Amino acid sequence: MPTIGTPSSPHATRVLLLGSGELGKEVALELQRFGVEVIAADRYPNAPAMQVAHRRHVLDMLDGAAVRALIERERPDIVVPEIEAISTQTLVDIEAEGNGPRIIPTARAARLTMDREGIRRLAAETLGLPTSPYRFVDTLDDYRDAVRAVGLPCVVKPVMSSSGKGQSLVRTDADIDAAWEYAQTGGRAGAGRVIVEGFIDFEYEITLLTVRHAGGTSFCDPIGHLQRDGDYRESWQPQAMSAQALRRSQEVAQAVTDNLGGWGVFGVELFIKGDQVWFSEVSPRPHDTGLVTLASQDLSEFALHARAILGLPIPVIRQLGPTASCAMLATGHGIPVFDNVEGALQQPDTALRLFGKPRVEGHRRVGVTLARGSDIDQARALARDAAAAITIRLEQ
Ligand SMILES: Nc1ncnc2c1ncn2[C@@H]1O[C@H](COP(=O)(O)OP(=O)(O)OP(=O)(O)O)[C@@H](O)[C@H]1O
Ligand SMILES: NCC(=O)N[C@@H]1O[C@H](COP(=O)([O-])[O-])[C@@H](O)[C@H]1O
Ligand SMILES: [Mg+2]
Repeated sequence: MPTIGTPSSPHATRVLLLGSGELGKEVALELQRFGVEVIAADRYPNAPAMQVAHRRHVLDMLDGAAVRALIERERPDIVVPEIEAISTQTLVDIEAEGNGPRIIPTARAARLTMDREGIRRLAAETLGLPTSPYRFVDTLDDYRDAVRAVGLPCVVKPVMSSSGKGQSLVRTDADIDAAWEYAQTGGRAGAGRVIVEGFIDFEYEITLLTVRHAGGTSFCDPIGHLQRDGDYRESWQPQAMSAQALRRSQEVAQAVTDNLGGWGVFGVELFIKGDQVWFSEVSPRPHDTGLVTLASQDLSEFALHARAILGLPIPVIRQLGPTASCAMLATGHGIPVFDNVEGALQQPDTALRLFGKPRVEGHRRVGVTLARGSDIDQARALARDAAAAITIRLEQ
């Protein structure tokens, strides 16, 4: 294994990020702190992580030949998938060929989780974990049958999407065809297969950040979150839970992450009602709701990911008290410009990340506020107020 500490030298450890959004930017910063050589790639120029990397590349990450050519050119030691919309089959092939880079956490984990079908069948059918009822369909006719079989309300999603893109809640018959249409146009990889999921009437939902590292598996305190239109708006840590629900959540997370294997952070998404726990999905990488850990833990999920993938010890994760995050969304078309940033930082224990995304087309998350409080309600109010203080203009 090459050494860390001396980037851009023959002794450097080189890490290639496939995906360079806000989550990758924080991972890149943590790797930079260890003197790792960071190469950032994404589908568009000047993506957030590219702004803090040694080198950057723009490519269609769903194009297997392009991904392979990039890996052959850069010869990274480690490849870190940052988004699900990449040619994971190429990563599986490269891993199988041997002598290539280590894929985080494993090529199989990236492959299975890129596609809702892979991870859902693994969790429900192979591991026997409780999930919502579901059907996968490819045609409008099969889709209508699936909605009838699963029943209303149900949730419809493209198999490859994230942040709620292409996702609809179908409440009545009148919503059925529009949800199909949106799933065909709103995903991250064009038209195709769709999952129809029964609606789980949960009390609250959590992300259980689970870290597989050289010393074993560690859990962060549960993160509660609020989602709107399938996209996260607020998250907080810790989420209060019954001892039984927490134990069950950790068992589910352990089962899923043991199966996926490798080193790194996993965001295990769970629905909770009383002591009942349903598995929803898992990201084999830091999670957007885990942005709260930038203020709630001594080692954020990004610092944990960097340590884990480098094989470094994680002897303890210190929780710093009730903390919340509030996502800043921009809507419209243009270059985001932020007014009254100072208004967001008036209160003690409040922080801000502006991602540096170059443009907005439609809806896009462009920043996040963070706040610690005496309890979760106060932390959430502080984070919301901080986000509300900033005005985002979209300019040409
Ligand atoms: N079957 C379901 N029952 C109830 N709510 C659901 C169901 N599926 C999804 N949701 C709601 O929609 C949110 C987003 O769903 P999901 O996590 O599958 O989408 P996503 O696009 O993968 O989001 P992300 O990539 O941001 O995690 C969930 O966190 C939950 O609030
Ligand atoms: N829920 C998944 C998630 O939060 N992913 C994060 O959003 C970026 C894409 O943002 P964009 O769509 O604005 O380019 C991804 O690159 C990743 O950082
Ligand atoms: Mg999700």
